[in-house]
Amino acid sequence: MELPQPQQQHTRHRLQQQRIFPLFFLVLTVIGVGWRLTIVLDRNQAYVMKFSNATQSKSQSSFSKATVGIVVRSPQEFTLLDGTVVSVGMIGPKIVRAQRQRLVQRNTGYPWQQWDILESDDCRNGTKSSFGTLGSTTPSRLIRKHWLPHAILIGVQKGGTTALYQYMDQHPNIVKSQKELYFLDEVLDQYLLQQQEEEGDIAGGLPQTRLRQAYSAKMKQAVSSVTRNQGHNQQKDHHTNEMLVDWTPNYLFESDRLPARISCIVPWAKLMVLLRNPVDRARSQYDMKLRIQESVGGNTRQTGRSQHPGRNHHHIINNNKLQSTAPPISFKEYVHNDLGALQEAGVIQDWDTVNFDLFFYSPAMDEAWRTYMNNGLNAPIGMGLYAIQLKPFLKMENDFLAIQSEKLMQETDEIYGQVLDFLGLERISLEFYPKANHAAKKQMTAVDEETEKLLRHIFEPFNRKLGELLGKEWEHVWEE
Ligand SMILES: Nc1ncnc2c1ncn2[C@@H]1O[C@H](COP(=O)(O)OS(=O)(=O)O)[C@@H](OP(=O)(O)O)[C@H]1O
Repeated sequence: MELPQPQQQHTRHRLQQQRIFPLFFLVLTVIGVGWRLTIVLDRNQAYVMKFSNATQSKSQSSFSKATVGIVVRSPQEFTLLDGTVVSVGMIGPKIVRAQRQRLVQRNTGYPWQQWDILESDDCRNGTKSSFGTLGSTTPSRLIRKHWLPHAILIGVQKGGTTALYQYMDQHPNIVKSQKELYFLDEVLDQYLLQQQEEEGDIAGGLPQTRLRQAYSAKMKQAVSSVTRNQGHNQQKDHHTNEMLVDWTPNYLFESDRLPARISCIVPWAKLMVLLRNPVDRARSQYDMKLRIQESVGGNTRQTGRSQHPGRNHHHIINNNKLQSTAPPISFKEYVHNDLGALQEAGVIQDWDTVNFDLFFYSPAMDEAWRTYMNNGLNAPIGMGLYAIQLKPFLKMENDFLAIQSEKLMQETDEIYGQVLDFLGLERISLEFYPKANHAAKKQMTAVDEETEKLLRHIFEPFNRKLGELLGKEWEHVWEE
């Protein structure tokens, strides 16, 4: 199937120039016995690469061939564009930090710490056994005393998260709390900006302790706003066997920065995600947009992610000030706008000429995704490219549970049990499992055949990756 042409034409050649051969400012190479360290400073970041003995000859030849096709952000095994695997270590971040900071600010105007609060020594060196200076020695004590979450539901928007949240809310060992805190993305962005205003340069990052305190304050608020309505103070009743969960389905979409934040602030957190057939998810998102639009009597827009310049918030807010009389766009247009942005950024290409499997694990994909994210659209397609968003979360060591939304709908009691098992809570069954946050059948947009076919075609290679990333159970998911 041929994809429609992107609105802004680009050739593959131009894409390669942009992402694979970005503009370099400086390349420094130090050669030692058995290793070679190269620091590359480009427009907005420094890539530090160390090639060890074992891979040196291979990587050197790849390096000279692929040169700047290598993008390194953190220590990892790394696949070059030609398929060579090299081991890459990020070394000496302190040395490059000052240059990087200057470059970032000069070239983009972005505040430095928005990128990498985790340059903070605490977090960079933080491990699962390092719990900062809050005075506790185990995560469970830390969580109980300081109201940090045991687990986080990271996604996906329109995946049935409200239903799961409501079922879990009825478990006696789950602390009742408000849904959708947006702490680890928007609230934290704002907090960092505010700290910067008050304290000046915080390029070195904030201590882990302060980040935890901020999260803790938000979680407490989330608990008390719910329990206040219920006439008792659950904060007092927070016992050993109770679990606190942050339910923010937007986090999955923030996959470029959320994993690092979680690793720094709540490294013990168990992560859960509900994934729904992305075609249905896109339609559901569109219907929600229409409902909000109707309820405010006009058009909705997404807020600019003002605290993170260049990127927009990806949740739709219902704000009367945002009213406009513009007629709603059709689902088809909604989808095509996003497709144009994905093509322009290079996330979606012609897979007959570009090898999808190679591209998927290459730095070019990460770079294309970052470009797309910074354009911040409604993302009906982007949010459904689960494999891209999952990759960074799955690199973490955290316990991870992926649930198929359709199964939650059809085998609710069993899936509920599996979630409880995952969290280490006693299995119970509820009398009823009502649907939540659902569109009335007659209000659901009828997706035309052509758009549905297009969406299926777009999602197919990305869905195929889920088997590789999440295991056998996800092979052939949502295939006809
Ligand atoms: N039990 C259960 N299992 C699976 N899916 C369910 C369930 N209950 C509701 N739903 C459907 O989930 C859609 C809303 O998803 P969310 O609650 O995650 O939306 S939101 O992101 O919080 O706005 C919404 O989809 P649409 O109705 O297609 O819009 C709901 O119908």
